Amino acid sequence: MPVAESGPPTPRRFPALLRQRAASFGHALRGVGAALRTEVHLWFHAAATVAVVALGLYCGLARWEWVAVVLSVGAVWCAELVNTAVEAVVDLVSPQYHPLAGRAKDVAAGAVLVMALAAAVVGVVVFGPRLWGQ
Ligand SMILES: Nc1ncnc2c1ncn2[C@@H]1O[C@H](COP(=O)(O)OP(=O)(O)OP(=O)(O)O)[C@@H](O)[C@H]1O
Repeated sequence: MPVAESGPPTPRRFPALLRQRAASFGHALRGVGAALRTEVHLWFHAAATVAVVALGLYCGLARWEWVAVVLSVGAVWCAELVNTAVEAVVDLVSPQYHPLAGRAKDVAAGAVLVMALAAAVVGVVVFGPRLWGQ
């Protein structure tokens, strides 16, 4: 058990801070990699992301359109990763059936659904006129 320190925290040296930030970045990348290995949904998102970027390049999207598309794609990835994290924590703390565990998973899945629907609307608004005319 670590002994509680008294007084203000000593400011860490810059190289140590940089090393810590680099390590945190590595942990985050490891998290994305682990999710990609275990979640089939994410392979679908990866394929959809490649398709959307290719379509955007083909259509010659304007700058604001790229902003909307990139934010939408990123938000869906973000929601899916958080959903994966929630599922892992729920499975850890409640391997047996519990109504709250089920609710937590359902709500996390709902977040993905809401974001995916919003992204679909963005897709229709951005790509619709180009693919099907004004
Ligand atoms: N421990 C639990 N207690 C109660 N209900 C659960 C529990 N685990 C899962 N559920 C219910 O089963 C549903 C499916 O859970 P599951 O863990 O299979 O996720 P999933 O939606 O299949 O996602 P994925 O395919 O990414 O694993 C949940 O949304 C929830 O309603």
